[in-house]
Amino acid sequence: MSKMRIYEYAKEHHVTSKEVIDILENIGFTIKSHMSVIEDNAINQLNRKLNKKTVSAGQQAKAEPKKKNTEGTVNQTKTKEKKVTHQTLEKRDRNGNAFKGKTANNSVGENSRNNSGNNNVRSNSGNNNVRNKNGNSKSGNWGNKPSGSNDRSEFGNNPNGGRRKGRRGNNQGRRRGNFSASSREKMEIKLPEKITISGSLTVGQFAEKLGRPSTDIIKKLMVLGVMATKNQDLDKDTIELLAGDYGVRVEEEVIVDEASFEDEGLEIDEKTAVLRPPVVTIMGHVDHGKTTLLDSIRHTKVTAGEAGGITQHIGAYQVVHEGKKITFLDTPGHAAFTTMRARGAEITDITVLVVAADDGVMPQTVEAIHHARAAKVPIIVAVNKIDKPNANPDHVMQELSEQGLVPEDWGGDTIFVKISAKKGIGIDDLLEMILLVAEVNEYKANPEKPARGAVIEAELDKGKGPVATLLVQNGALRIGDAIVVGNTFGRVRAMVNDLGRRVKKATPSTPVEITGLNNVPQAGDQFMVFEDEKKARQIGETRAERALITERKETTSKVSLDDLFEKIKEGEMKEINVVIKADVQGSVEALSGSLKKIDVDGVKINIIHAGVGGISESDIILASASNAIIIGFNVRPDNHAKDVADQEKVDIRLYRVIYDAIDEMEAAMKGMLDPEYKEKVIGQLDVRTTFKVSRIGTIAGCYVTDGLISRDAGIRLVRDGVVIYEGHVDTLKRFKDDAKEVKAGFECGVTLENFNDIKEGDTMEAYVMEEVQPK
Ligand SMILES: Nc1nc2c(ncn2[C@@H]2O[C@H](COP(=O)(O)OP(=O)(O)OP(=O)(O)O)[C@@H](O)[C@H]2O)c(=O)[nH]1
Repeated sequence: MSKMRIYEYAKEHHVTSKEVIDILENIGFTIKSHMSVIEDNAINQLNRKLNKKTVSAGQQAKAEPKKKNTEGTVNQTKTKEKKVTHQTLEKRDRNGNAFKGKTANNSVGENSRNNSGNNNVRSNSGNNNVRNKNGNSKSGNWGNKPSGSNDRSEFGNNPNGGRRKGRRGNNQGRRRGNFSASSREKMEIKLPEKITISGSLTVGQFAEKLGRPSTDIIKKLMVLGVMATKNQDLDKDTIELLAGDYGVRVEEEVIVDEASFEDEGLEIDEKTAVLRPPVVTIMGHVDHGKTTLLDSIRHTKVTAGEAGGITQHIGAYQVVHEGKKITFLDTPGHAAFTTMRARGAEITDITVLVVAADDGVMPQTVEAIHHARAAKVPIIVAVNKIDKPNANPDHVMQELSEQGLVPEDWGGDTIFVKISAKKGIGIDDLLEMILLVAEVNEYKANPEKPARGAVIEAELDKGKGPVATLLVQNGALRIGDAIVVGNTFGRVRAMVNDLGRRVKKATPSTPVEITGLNNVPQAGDQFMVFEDEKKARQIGETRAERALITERKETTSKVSLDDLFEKIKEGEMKEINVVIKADVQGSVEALSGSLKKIDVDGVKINIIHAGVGGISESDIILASASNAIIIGFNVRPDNHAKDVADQEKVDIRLYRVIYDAIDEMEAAMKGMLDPEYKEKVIGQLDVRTTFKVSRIGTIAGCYVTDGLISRDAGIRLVRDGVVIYEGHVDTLKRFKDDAKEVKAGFECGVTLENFNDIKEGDTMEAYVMEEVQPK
């Protein structure tokens, strides 16, 4: 009996795994993935089918569009047609009440005398608003307000009330009689076939579009019981009603805000889409071999294939394996990956998770899994360093299974490849698996479109000016293209690929370094090509202005515990994303478990990452990308993480008692958080030495690195990111004298209340509790 995996069979028979899966599923087999093992029976049936069926039939099945077709466009406007018939207008009396044919005059007479606010309107009436000059929309129905109303802009109601109304009512019959005759007359003068509007128009503007005097429109409105002036606003429905009477179509102009091109998505058009190379990011724990793997792939593939080609570092590179390209982001690590995501760029298709076989799953391995999962990117595991004598790949598989990454051999659906990045073992297998995942997921793009994509890296080069490495995600980028990149703009002056060669065109998934921008964009910024430089400049400038305004306005765009309840109330939040960091695994579990149990109406806590250790930059960036709150239990953010949290406006909540964390979270979710006092860190100190004095205890010889320390300050003693003590200053001295406070740049001696276990290398955080001013 022979056995083989689907992808092996596919390779042998020169068809794609997907085609094989399709055939087998059609026959009635249940197939899990391209890694599934097939046996004689399936193989025989496949052989038969493939002999009968041509490969192209298989491809046809593959070509079935999966996604909805969407027409990509860079046009400024799209039009939506809506026609209002003449009938609509004739079926209305001045009160907006529906009537028919001959009864019209009677109805008008009736209603003009008895303008009683009859709301018996059949259709559309709720929409027939007319706006006053200020754009305020008034009552829904024409003339439906009681006659006593003094609202001037209300159709049919004026300050003179019933008297004038009566008169107008009487005229109405006459006018209506004339109306159709004059209307017919007017029809003979050439009217436009259609007019386009965006929002409302004044009577004057509307008349101009129709090529009619404003008085005609005013008269028409009067016939309908509406006293309007030339400058009065007509809303869309009213315009349609009136235009319909002239037999003119109304098209609504939808203004697409080109300056927010990110909002439009990438718009892949299935009709013209072609497969593009997958974009791969390598992640894993420190020293597990990410850089070695990236180098190994580059050297075996790039330099070997491109004789003499010198790879240069542009932040990404492409390799060719079995005739197919793969793009690797050359910036290993989660921070790079998540920074991109935090800035809205989703460029990674596949994550390769490197785990050293001699070390196993480590905290950053778990973190990487969470990052990839949060971005919904498939993971391929590369078990590295298998050349080492103490390598234990099975142990890695076991540990990763516990994290939900179960190898296919064990019945799961995660691909594991055993490699040695250093010795170049298993690299081809890894590339093959990447191509397989790509094949199954069919990553596509439309190379004929103007380019869209994201910035991988950018810097200011002394000679060349701003230089940016861009990854083309859709369309093709060409020399000379007018481009907006983040809040910068320009024309693509020169374009260099990862081999340092000048290129004229970059197709989807290709990384290129470009020059020609007016400023340096940021990694993760998105770019788009526009029709000309003038347009690009205008859009780039608008974006830069908007960015400045938002930056100024933005105080807390991210979720914070303080405004959590408001967001829940406004329906913005149903799930609260939380990152938990704690000193020991037990606390992580206890906190996760308790937080999950908090039961507040319809709101759920979603723990996107939980781990042991201090709060790092990577945690902050993950929280920022996922709009999460960070909860730290007995841990602190390091200085850099603090800065990033400030920049990214991520709310970090630190606790020493689990119940406090749970209570505060629950209170925030219920809107009962008491924000009266907030901690303010006032200074940082390094413990440089310690003295043990029998009477006094341990005196810490400290250096104030930031801010100041005061005698009445609260103190947190931190060792390796973990809070060891929290309490108060007992004594604070400068040399031999007591000091009230000691500022940054000075040394001091500190003792802590009831605590002596101070060690050289510890840090102290001084804080005070400040009253929060109610907003
Ligand atoms: N024996 C052996 N050593 C390896 C292998 N891959 C990487 N190493 C070694 O492991 C060490 C760390 O490798 P790096 O590639 O720098 O690891 P990294 O994950 O990029 O590390 P960071 O950049 O610090 O996160 C280096 O000394 C490599 O030579 C391997 O397959 N076998």
